[in-house]
Amino acid sequence: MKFSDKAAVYFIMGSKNSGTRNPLKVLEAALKGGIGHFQLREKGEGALTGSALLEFALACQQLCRSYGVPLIINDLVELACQIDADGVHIGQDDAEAGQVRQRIGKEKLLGVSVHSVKEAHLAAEAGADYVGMGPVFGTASKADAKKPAGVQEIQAVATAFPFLPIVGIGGINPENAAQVWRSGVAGIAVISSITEAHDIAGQIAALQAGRIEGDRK
Ligand SMILES: Nc1nc(C(F)(F)F)ncc1COP(=O)(O)OP(=O)(O)O
Ligand SMILES: [Mg+2]
Repeated sequence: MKFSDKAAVYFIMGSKNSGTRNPLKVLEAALKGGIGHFQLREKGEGALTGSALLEFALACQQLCRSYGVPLIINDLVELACQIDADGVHIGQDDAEAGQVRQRIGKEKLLGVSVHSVKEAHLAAEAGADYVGMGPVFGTASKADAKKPAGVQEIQAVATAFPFLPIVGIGGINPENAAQVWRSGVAGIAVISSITEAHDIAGQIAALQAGRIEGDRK
């Protein structure tokens, strides 16, 4: 499976990111709204573990499969293998990309977080299908996020590796998405921009509208 940038909004959520709403209802609304990828990122205060996590992951997988949207598991490579997820996302402090590629096989999607051209080169060498780059803006969704980096490094990686899909992440919303699209990303990843939206389909359309605008260089 290759990283497709056809529907380029990449939704990321854990069971505790949906406020008072049922996370599976939020996920279904996002799938209906046209997200291109879903990443289950179960971490932080009150994160599910063990059989509760397995059950939740399978429920997310069932929804994603019914909409033909790849399910990516963040960090938890063994959970991804256990449920035959479509891929895994790892950061610089997680398992080593080359070993993860070996563990999941060549058909699964492998995403790697990178912050520089050098890290992007290593990730591509290790077999990454896409790289996540950010935080572009300030974010409240990741407690240990680095300081906002803007789009400069994204532009450098897009220039150095024009065929390596880049996903921008960190504080992206309809107001600032066009700037990220213009930087050369294949997709934009969001958590709270969708989990906090009243009209999820409308929010996804607004995030994508930025893409059309951004393409009008
Ligand atoms: N989870 C992510 N997904 C993406 C994606 F490209 F998919 F948008 N990019 C970056 C990250 C951040 O990954 P990481 O640095 O390991 O931190 P955490 O495990 O806390 O998310
Ligand atoms: Mg990680």
